[in-house]
Amino acid sequence: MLDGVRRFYEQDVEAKAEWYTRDFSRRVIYNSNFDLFTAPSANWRDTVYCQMAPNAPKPEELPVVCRDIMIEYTNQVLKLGKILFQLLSEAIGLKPSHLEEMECGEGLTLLCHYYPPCPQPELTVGTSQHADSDFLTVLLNDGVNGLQVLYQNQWVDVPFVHGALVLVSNDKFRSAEHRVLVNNVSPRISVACFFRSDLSMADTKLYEPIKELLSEDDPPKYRPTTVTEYVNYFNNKGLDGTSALSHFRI
Ligand SMILES: O=C(O)CCC(=O)C(=O)O
Ligand SMILES: [Fe+2]
Repeated sequence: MLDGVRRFYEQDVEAKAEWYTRDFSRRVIYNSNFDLFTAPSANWRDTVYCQMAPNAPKPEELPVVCRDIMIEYTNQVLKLGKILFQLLSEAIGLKPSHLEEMECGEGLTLLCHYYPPCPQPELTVGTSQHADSDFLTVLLNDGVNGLQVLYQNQWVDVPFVHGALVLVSNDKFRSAEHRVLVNNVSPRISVACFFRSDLSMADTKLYEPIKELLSEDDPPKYRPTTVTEYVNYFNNKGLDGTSALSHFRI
């Protein structure tokens, strides 16, 4: 998968230009900084976004240099997601199928990142501080350092990180605040697989703290919301270092 992403980014500018857009209704979106006009500063990163499930794209809708591997990789990550959602359900005392039945594992977006070497890495970051806007993230990277998580108010280097199920678990799962630094030696490639619904489909399903996890001592901490409302709020705010989740707190 990493080779496929590398093949995409190492094409000529003209070949990549075909995919460049800021129209977020397109199937494949290639651009730099989704939040260019809202975030306080730009990041040193390009990204290709593609919603791969539940409605699989037609192969010809995908860039030819990474088409086959995007389809194969998606199938494998969806299988892994099934197991992870079962384990996570059990981990908070729910029946194994609970999170899957809430359709947390049906939608999958691939975010294929490319961080070019930066001549002055101390003046920028590859990805600003944030927690992901999805249920769970499966993250793959090429081993070039840069990813950090915020742990007890200190930035700690990590090779990989998993995402979030905070709202529906009423804080039983906490998502990691993280960011990515850049370097002046080599590019860095990563692929974040976001489990979340397809925003282009009518999305009226409400997500709220799971009833079985609540009690008089543990009332809901978040108001109900849809995935679309949540992600629109997150995207319009951009990566400004503040929490999107706190907007939904009761
Ligand atoms: O590039 C990485 O390792 C992380 C990217 C990331 O945080 C994201 O896509 O949300
Ligand atoms: Fe992230």
